Amino acid sequence: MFSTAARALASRSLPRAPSILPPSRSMLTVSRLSPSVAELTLDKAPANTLSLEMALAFSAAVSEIEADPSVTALLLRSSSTKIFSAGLDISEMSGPEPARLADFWRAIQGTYLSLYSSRLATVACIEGHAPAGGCLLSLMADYRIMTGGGPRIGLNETALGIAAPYWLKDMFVETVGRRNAELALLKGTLFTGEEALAVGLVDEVLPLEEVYPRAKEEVLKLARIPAKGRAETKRLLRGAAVDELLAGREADVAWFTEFVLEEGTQKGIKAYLDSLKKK
Ligand SMILES: CCCCCCCC/C=C/C=C/CC(=O)SCCNC(=O)CCNC(=O)[C@H](O)C(C)(C)COP(=O)(O)OP(=O)(O)OC[C@H]1O[C@@H](n2cnc3c(N)ncnc32)[C@H](O)[C@@H]1OP(=O)(O)O
Repeated sequence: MFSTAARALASRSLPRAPSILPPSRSMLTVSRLSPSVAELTLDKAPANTLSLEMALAFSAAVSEIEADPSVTALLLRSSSTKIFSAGLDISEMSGPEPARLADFWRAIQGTYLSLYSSRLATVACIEGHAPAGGCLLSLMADYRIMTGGGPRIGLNETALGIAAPYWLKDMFVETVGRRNAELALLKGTLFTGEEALAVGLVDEVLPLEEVYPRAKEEVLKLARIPAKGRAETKRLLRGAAVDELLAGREADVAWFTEFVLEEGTQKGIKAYLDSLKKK
């Protein structure tokens, strides 16, 4: 677990405006795989996109799971075997109301701060597609297991005419290495499971029917690693990145909102959203 001060700062910066709906749990389910292992299932049809409400619900669920000292590990999965998460809800960025857009980005930052800095051992069970923000969710976990063959994973922001924020880019670079990250980010590459394994973006690739059983096996194994040593090791590995975002959180919100509100970006976002709907 990261410093109390850092956590307090993180939660104080989350949206509190009365216009924001309270986190809805209908988009997520939390269950237990064992007394010490929780399972968090994304359950927002059709594509588990990260809207403002979904992002708030996600962080709240992670915080609630963490607050139970008997829980030492978390499995993250989707209720759909076709889509893990299609990433940010693009409609949040199309013709947005500026205050909501800023709250949306704070909530997206909050998903990162909650899971990447979690004291829990975390495994992502990626049975379906995980583009952009879907890849972000999985990168925040400690271990990733993905289906081979069909589904794609990666950061395709460049192909959409936008850029991944620095904290997401940094997590990607840390995971796949500088050169692999440059090649993938500049092209907006979406990898198959096998390609993702080759660059180190995921840790295992299996046929669909074996992904969830194996993810359960792994998370139950990780849950047995002494919790204190693991939490401190994670803090040593990730603390600087988390602290950097905490210190520059509002500057990052300003960067995001300015870029998204630009006329050219708006045209691109609208065209992309229309193309998704026409598919
Ligand atoms: C100087 C530079 C500054 C830069 C600052 C800008 C910073 C911006 C940073 C942002 C980072 C952004 C990261 C993101 O996450 S952006 C979102 C990227 N996501 C995608 O590109 C994925 C889009 N979706 C798909 O490719 C497919 O849906 C797929 C996941 C492959 C699944 O395909 P399929 O099974 O065929 O399902 P459908 O395409 O039919 O989708 C079902 C319905 O869901 C809607 N949908 C899908 N994805 C999204 C989305 N991301 N947002 C909103 N809605 C989405 C889709 O339209 C379908 O809806 P409907 O049933 O009504 O037709």
